Amino acid sequence: MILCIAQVLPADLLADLTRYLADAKFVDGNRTAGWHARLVKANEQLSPSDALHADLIRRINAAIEEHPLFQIAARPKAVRPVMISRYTAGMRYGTHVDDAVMGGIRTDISFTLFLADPSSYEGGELVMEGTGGEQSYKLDAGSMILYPSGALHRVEPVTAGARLAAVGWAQSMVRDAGKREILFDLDTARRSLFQREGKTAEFDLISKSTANLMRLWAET
Ligand SMILES: O=C(O)CCC(=O)C(=O)O
Ligand SMILES: [Fe+2]
Repeated sequence: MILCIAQVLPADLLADLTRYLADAKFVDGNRTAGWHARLVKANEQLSPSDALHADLIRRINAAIEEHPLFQIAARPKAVRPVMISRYTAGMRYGTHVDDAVMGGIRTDISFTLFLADPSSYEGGELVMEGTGGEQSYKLDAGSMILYPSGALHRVEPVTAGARLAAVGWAQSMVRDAGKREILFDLDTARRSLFQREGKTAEFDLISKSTANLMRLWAET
């Protein structure tokens, strides 16, 4: 399942981040790529430098992890601290699959949180390469896409301006993507039923099934 979530970052955090990134130090992103991704990765990454950087990363991770849609779509067990990347003219990240294990966690879900206004740069779409064709994404600043870490994907070349993004990975309590989607659908349905009709007997039954499927499937 691919899911786009609008406005994950609060406006004050996006403003602090934009100010910080305007004159922050970026380094060659090739350093953190696996051996085959290194052949196609041409971008820059924010170099961890000061306490302010650590605080911004902590605030971004908190905003992502507290988001209710992230919670029900990812069912996170562990989330890596995000990496901030920048692509200026000529940079891109060609077709690759993400490493299966990073920093001691299994990567089930990858995510990109877009940080630059889409009208401020040309190109830089994130393209998901499925067996049924390609789908490309260029989201508003502060919005995020979640996608399965096992899927081939690429970032199209940037031809003008600068694409800024925070990228990260999560291990889910529910390893199987199909099972996560069943839980997501049931949880979404029960919340909408609750909005419309309150705590009905049907709501209680769907809640019971959702919780009991979690008991069957969750690795904690
Ligand atoms: O910046 C993006 O949208 C994705 C980056 C990416 O694919 C990666 O870091 O593995
Ligand atoms: Fe990737």
